[in-house]
This record gives sequence, C-alpha cells and structure tokens, in this order.
Amino acid sequence: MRLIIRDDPTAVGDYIAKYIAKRINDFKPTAEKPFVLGLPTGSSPIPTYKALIKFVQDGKLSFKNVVTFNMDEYVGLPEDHSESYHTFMFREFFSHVDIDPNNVNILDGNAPDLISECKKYEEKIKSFGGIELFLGGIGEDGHIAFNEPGSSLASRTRIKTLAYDTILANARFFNNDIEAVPRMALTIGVGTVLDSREVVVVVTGQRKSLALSKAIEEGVNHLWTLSALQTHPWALIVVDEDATAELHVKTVKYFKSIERVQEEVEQRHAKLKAQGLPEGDEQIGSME
Ligand SMILES: N[C@@H]1[C@@H](O)[C@H](O)[C@@H](COP(=O)(O)O)O[C@@H]1O
Repeated sequence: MRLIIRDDPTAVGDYIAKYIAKRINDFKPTAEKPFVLGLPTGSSPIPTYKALIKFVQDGKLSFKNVVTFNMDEYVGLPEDHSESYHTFMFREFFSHVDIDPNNVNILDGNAPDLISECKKYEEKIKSFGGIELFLGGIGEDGHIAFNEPGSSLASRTRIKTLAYDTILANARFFNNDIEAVPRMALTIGVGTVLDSREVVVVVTGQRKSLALSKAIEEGVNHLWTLSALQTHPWALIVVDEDATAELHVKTVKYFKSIERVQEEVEQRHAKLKAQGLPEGDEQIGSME
C-alpha cells in the first residue's frame, strides 16, 4: 500500500485526478474495451471531480469509452431527490464530462427487489471483466462505501443498515434533520472493492484521522473496513495533512520518504526511456 500526503484537499484532488487521467489515457479505452472505473460520492471526492472535469474541458481526457460503477445508494430515497447519489453524481460530475449516460451504473435504491438488484450489479461488473480502478472515500468510522463496522471483509453488493454515526454524519446533507436521513443503503461489498485491479482512496480532514490510523497502522479489522486494503496488491491512499493528525510521526516520515524514492525511480525510468534503453517493468514503482 502507498500513502501520498498533500497539503490540502485541492492538492489531493489534483493528485488523484492526474493519476486517474494517466491510467485512463495509458489504457487507451475503446468501445469494445472500455476502462471500468468505480466511483464514490461524498464531499471528499469533489476536488478530484473538479480536476477531472477540467482535464476533459482542456481536451486532455475523455470519458467516452469509460464505464462507471458507483459504490452505493440510499434505499427508498427518490432518484431525483437532491441528496440521492444519482443526483449527486450527475450534478457534481457526469453532466460536466463526455460520458455516455448508458455507461453509468448506479445501484437502484428503489428497485422492487433489492436483493436481485444487488446480484445483478455484481453480475454486470463481472460482465465488463471487473473494475480496473476503484476510487473510494471513507466515513469517520472507517467505512468504505457503506461497509459499516462489522461488515464481512468478504462481503459483496448487498443491503446495509447504516450505523448511527453515519446517519449523524450525513444529517448535514439533510438540513441537519436526523429523521430525514435514510436508514438503509445498497452498497458494494468489501470483497467487491478488493476484486478491483487497483484501489485509490481519498481521505481528507481531521475528522477522518482516527479511521486512517486504524486502517493503516493497525491490523486488518472488520471494525475499520478500510483496513482490508492492507490485503490488496495495488492500493493507494491519498490524504491531506489534516487527516494525518492521528498517525505516528514515523509513519508519516516513512511514507514521505517512500514517495521521494519513488520520484527518483520514475525520473531514472524516464531518462532510460529518453535514451532508448530498456526500461524494465512498465508499472515500475507503482505497485506495492
Ligand atoms: N457512503 C458514503 C461513502 O462512500 C463516503 O465515503 C462517505 C464520506 O463522505 P464525505 O466525503 O462527505 O466525508 O460518505 C458516505 O458514507
């Protein structure tokens, strides 16, 4: 696992957007072989979405051959409600890029048969050959998607009852009216995230700092579901300085030093490429 630390949420968003844009462009997606991208909601990914939109507007990136799968959706909230994740995704991202709406997949929290909706979602992901890169966010209790504490680390897409902490945290989007926050959601599972070839997680703000330390400094634990990422072969967490508040100084120093060495390796790699010498592994330094 790699941890990248940037000064603030804007710098975190710029880093992740650049990273994702490079992955999509290097993949050279086509209609027959689209890039399959997993996406989150929440305030944390907004700077990333803004930076990705800018890339598209500047002609540096296209979502024409990108298929997306969102992480989760509330149960019972009308799709056109201002706080549904459908509305969020089109408002904050999809309406501003050149994605084909037919390539957008978001769980239907109003499906007549929620269990079959979840099953179909997993099958659809499989039909595209799995997810290439899953971008995720976390809750203050360390949940990834809506995989609340105690979720099975092998879980798949399913109905989940929300933790009281999450209901409280999300009340800010419902005029601080706790009663208005849905009690249930459909969410991809921890196992679904782990099946993706690459996982990138955004963690910003001091209120996420305990979850971050639990997820990366302690063992794999179902009470902090993000910690399952420790078992993933290609995981990257991008955080701001505020989110590091609960980390040990030596942890922060360690990951900063890794990033410096990584840059040196990449520069050497670029130099060899420019000289036409063998570069070795294409993914050099990207996988941990
Ligand atoms: N289900 C979503 C999560 O996928 C998201 O990561 C989290 C964080 O939201 P924010 O980024 O606003 O803190 O919110 C909800 O709980």
